[in-house]
Amino acid sequence: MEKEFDSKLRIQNSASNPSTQRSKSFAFRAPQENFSIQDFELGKIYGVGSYSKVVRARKKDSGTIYALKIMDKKFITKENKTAYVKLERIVLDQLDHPGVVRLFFTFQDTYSLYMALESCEGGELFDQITRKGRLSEDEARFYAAEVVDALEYIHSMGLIHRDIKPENLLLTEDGHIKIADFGSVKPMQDSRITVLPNAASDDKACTFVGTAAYVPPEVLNSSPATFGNDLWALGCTLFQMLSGTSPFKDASEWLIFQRIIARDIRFPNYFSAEARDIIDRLLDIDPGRRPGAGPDGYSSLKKHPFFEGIDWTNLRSQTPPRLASELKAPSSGPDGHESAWNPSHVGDSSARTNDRNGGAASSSESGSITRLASIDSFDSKWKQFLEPGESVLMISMVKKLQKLTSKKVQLILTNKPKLIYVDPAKLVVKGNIIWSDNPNDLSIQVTSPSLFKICTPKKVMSFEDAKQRALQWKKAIEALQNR
Ligand SMILES: Nc1ncnc2c1ncn2[C@@H]1O[C@H](COP(=O)(O)OP(=O)(O)OP(=O)(O)O)[C@@H](O)[C@H]1O
Repeated sequence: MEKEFDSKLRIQNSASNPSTQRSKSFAFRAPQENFSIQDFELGKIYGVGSYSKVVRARKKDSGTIYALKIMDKKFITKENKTAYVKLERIVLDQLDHPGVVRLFFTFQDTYSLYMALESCEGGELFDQITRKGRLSEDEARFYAAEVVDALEYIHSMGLIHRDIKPENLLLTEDGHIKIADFGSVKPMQDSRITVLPNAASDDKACTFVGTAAYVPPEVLNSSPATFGNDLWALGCTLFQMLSGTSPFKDASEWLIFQRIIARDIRFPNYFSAEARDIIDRLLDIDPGRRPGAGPDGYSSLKKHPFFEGIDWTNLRSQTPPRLASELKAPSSGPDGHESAWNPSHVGDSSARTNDRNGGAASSSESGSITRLASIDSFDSKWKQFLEPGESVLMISMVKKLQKLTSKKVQLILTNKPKLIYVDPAKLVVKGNIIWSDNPNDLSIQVTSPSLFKICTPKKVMSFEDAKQRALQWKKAIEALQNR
């Protein structure tokens, strides 16, 4: 397996100058090391992607902390993700900007590939928006300016990120922005990035890349990718910072797309005229008219009155907004971070898993079951899983986590009571969790705002709700048990 992957992933090392563009041989800045997972002490899971897990890891000899992105080779091969993994590795290797997550080195073993990334201890901007409800205009201005600064660099390298959104804008411990997740990146024809032959991203103009709520209308119309795509997503992200939600939201992806195509934007009345204007311009239907995409480059964006007072040359030495801290789970891992992760299933390790289940976090969040029922994702297609008279109490698209892989499922709680999860593509029930009013037979453990476990005497199932409704799932199920 290792050899097979090596031949697919290894890019010839050479002594050639890395700045030589599009040369056949290539030297990585971030080297391919011979490390093993045993060289690291693993801490909490930062997050789970569609084909990876990112874990806080301390290198035992140097004490340096990294965010270790761990990818299962079998899964990547099976899902045809090799080209994406290669491209992300190659692109991150060549990017050098304080606003872009840095790749330090990579290594691999029989089962996994590892990328040692700069650790962004402040979490996702998405979490800051969620915790604060919405950001003040000063906070949003600061974060938006740092994103603009990093995007200007990324675009100047001839790259389109294609997945700008608050979940991919990470924060350092002191609160500066770093753009992450280059898994959807698209190098333009004249890119300054050396792209090796089979690492190039597919150029299927019709392929929808990115996240529904942030996708620009031209992508829905199958137009080729342009820098303007990221500027539209920046407009959506700024709207979300200021209001708490993305501008185009609805019960299903299809309805979201209808709103995007109709450019159905409703500005809250507390947005300043400057904020409204810059978002309005970034959300121009014509990608070439978005500030930052025109012939004058980024100057029209940076000079916009919304950014008045921003010191563009010294952004990184400015004091960032104060971070709102996370609800702490009661247990702590060995490094003082909760939910420490022991890699029994990673790489060549033989250690046993030591799952620490934190109890529920504080119950400050409000939300009755009836309100929860209306939260996103309700779509008529889920009705086929209901009996006459049965109604949905809570529903959301979550990731079902299994060892290193995860699968998107629609988790549905009904008033029957019934708790099922459905494969959203095949529309088949993948699991029916036997209901019990007895908490000894059915209980929910919340391990972080987005992670929770459904425990039954026979098995424990782990889920991740990207919208951080782990506690709401617990409350909804317990409220039904106590009805
Ligand atoms: N350098 C980092 N420092 C801290 N946390 C990180 C870092 N990189 C990623 N994460 C966290 O880990 C999560 C998973 O990241 P990953 O890049 O594997 O997947 P993703 O890009 O979010 O998902 P997908 O692959 O489905 O697009 C992210 O959502 C983020 O919260």
